[in-house]
Amino acid sequence: MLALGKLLELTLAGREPAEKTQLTVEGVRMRWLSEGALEVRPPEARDNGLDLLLSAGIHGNETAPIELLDRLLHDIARGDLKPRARILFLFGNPEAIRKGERFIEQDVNRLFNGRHEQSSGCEALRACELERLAASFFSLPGRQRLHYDLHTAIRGSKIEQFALYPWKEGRQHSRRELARLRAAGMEAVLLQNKPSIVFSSYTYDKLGAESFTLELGKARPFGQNAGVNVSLLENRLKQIIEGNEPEQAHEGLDGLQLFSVAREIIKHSDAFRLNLPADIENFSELDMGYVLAEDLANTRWIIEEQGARIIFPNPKVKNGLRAGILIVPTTDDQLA
Ligand SMILES: O=C(O)CCC(=O)N[C@@H](CCC(=O)O)C(=O)O
Ligand SMILES: [Zn+2]
Repeated sequence: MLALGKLLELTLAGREPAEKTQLTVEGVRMRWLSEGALEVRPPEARDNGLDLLLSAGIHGNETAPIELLDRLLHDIARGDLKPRARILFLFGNPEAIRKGERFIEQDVNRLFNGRHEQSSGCEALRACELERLAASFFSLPGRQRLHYDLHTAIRGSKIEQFALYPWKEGRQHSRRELARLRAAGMEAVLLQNKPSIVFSSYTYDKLGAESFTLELGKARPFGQNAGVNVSLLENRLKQIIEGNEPEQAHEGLDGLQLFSVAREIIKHSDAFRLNLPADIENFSELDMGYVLAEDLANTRWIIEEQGARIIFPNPKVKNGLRAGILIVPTTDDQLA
């Protein structure tokens, strides 16, 4: 296998490769761009015009998605997977991956869309670099742009695999992309309805990609991901990479559950209290009238929405950040 196929090994060791560019026997060019960043380019005659950004390890302890990208890269470097798409592989937070931590000083996935400019430290620098790498990758005109930012969650979930679809004023969510996600094993999609500071929102809003955060199961250390079944996603990614994806009907979305954001729960102070058991699962339903959270100055978050559920509850986030998302079921009426 070509040495550049071992991007994960290089990243874990904090090493730069001696050779920055390598060609497979099929003429696929692999180019190391920076720590945890590698571009794959098919020969011109085979290029089908898709630019695919695959990122993982934005949170360093979410290893199943990192292992998935590692397998795809190995397959490409061995010549077993023959790309027709141009691909950018990114391991988001190398220092946190080496330490097996969600982040070192601050969450990289709260530093996009300009937020890194108001901050400092290794994660702010990395968010800036990731924006630059993504912007440069998605700068070629006339090509399709697709970004999957792969994650696993802190807690268990009543719906194991789901996507978050960013929002931009005047842009409609795509039914075709949702059908593609369904075929990739996603059981639900959260349709966002306001701007955000996560990586997928940056590539959606600023770079015109179809972009998604994908949640694939529960976060575990390297080598302990047998419980995270990514086989449907892995198959679909291989088909997207090789340009032989079966065209799927996208009228009914095949049971894909759709949700929208009712409210984001923001932690404003150290007095913030979240009234949920520590082991509550994502997508747990909350009864009307339930006092979900309390904060300074008698602020109370009371459930007023029929069918409300909670995802990503986390009272330990820094003040000013999202400590959970209240979601409600929605329909497919607004899809393009
Ligand atoms: O389990 C959790 O609480 C967080 C899992 C995770 O890292 N999720 C992403 C979602 C990004 C998005 O909103 O699109 C995150 O919180 O950064
Ligand atoms: Zn994550």
